[in-house]
Amino acid sequence: MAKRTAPVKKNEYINLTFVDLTHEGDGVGKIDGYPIFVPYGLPGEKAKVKVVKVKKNIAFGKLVELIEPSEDRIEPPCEVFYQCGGCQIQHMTYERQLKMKQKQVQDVMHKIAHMSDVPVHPVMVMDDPWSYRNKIQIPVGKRDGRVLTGFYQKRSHQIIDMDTCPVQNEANDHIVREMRGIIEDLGIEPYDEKNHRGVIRHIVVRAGYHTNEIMVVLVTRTKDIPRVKELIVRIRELDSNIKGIIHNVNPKQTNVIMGRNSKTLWGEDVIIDKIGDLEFAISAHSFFQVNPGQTEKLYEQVQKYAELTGSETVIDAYCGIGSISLFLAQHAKKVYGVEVVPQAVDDAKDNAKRNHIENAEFFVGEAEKVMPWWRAQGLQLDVIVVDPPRKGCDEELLKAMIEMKPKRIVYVSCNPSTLARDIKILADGGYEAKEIQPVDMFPQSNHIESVTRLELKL
Ligand SMILES: C[S@@+](CC[C@H](N)C(=O)[O-])C[C@H]1O[C@@H](n2cnc3c(N)ncnc32)[C@H](O)[C@@H]1O
Repeated sequence: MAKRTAPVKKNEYINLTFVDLTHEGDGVGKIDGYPIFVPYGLPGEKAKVKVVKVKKNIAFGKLVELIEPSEDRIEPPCEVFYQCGGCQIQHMTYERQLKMKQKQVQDVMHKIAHMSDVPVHPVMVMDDPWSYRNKIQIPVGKRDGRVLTGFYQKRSHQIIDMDTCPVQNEANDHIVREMRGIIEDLGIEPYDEKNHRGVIRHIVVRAGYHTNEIMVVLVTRTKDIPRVKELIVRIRELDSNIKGIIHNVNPKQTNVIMGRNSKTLWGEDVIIDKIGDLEFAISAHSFFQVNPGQTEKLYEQVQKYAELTGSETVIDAYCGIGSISLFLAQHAKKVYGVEVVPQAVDDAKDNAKRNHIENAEFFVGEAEKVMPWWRAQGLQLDVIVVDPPRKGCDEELLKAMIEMKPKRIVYVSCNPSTLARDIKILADGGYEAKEIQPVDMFPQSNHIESVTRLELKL
């Protein structure tokens, strides 16, 4: 058979019509069936493209000029959108973003799970898809003698000089912007990643959606911060809702943002926020969903699919600070939560007390080890909820779940590909995926959250 050669060459300029979108939000054009992926291209558009990388079955291009723009294209509100690595799809209307995300879930159900017939509902939308993030973690650097804060450029550690971020909560955005001047005035040296020198690495700001309470975390390489007393005074002046200033030390050469040790420089160790009627105490290290308005919708969907009447025993695996567990405990007989981070489990127990919930119990451990142990103890269950990280559920966990035979499984996922892989395993074990509800937790980015209802086949 004749060897197929790519129909394009590196550095060649071509005219291309985009026919599809990748899951990352890049445009896909084809020449004789050979796909060329181009960031920021939209289906239906014609464009002049420079070919930048050629492989046997695929090439990558750069958009040079739009010849016929799509009606789905808008001017990105963020000035640094095309440089910043934070958002990927601000150039699409919100309606187009939602269609892309629904299709992403449908595609993986078809290609990975081989189940095209499971209904994937339209994405649950956010009424105002801006200023939603309750947490900002932003690197601090220096260029031409000036302190700057901004996210990293795509695929690099170059900080983009950024004044404002339109997906951030406005109070957090304001604090970060003002912090640059304060750090400069006090002569505190920003971290220099290349030489592993300097003091201040990241500023982390968290805000309560319902309470407006704010926590400012200063992540430094060094144990001491110069002129720390003046720094505290200046930070407190930024917003009267600041409840605590935390110092976290991260002395390592690493991409991980926070180090292990934190101490409170001023005020409270935690801020309080609410999900529904429940109150949560959130520390600097706790995982808490970043889009609080949508989190309520997500948890209501979990509750709906769990079909609780008050008499059920439920497991919440990968429970974090117990937010889903406590949400469900109000409608169940008993909820067991399991989570690998001990600090999060301490928070979960505190949160149960704070909300006077006595029918939720929390365990530290790997869900894939604790679940088989529960099975061995003969724990009888009605519903299992899982909310794993992006890599999905461990196979041992899926096996134990299948053996425990709950009537229903509710699978919360932030990664459609691993969701589809796990749904297939659960289907082989006797669970039928009935429906999937995607929820837009991260507008302007290419990420999508979803809730799946699975039932034991009779
Ligand atoms: C996507 S978060 C979900 C948290 C929680 N359900 C919520 O809505 O806030 C995933 C959680 O799983 C935890 N985790 C990761 N691997 C784990 C494992 N093997 N066993 C138990 N928990 C794990 C993480 O620490 C994190 O808190």
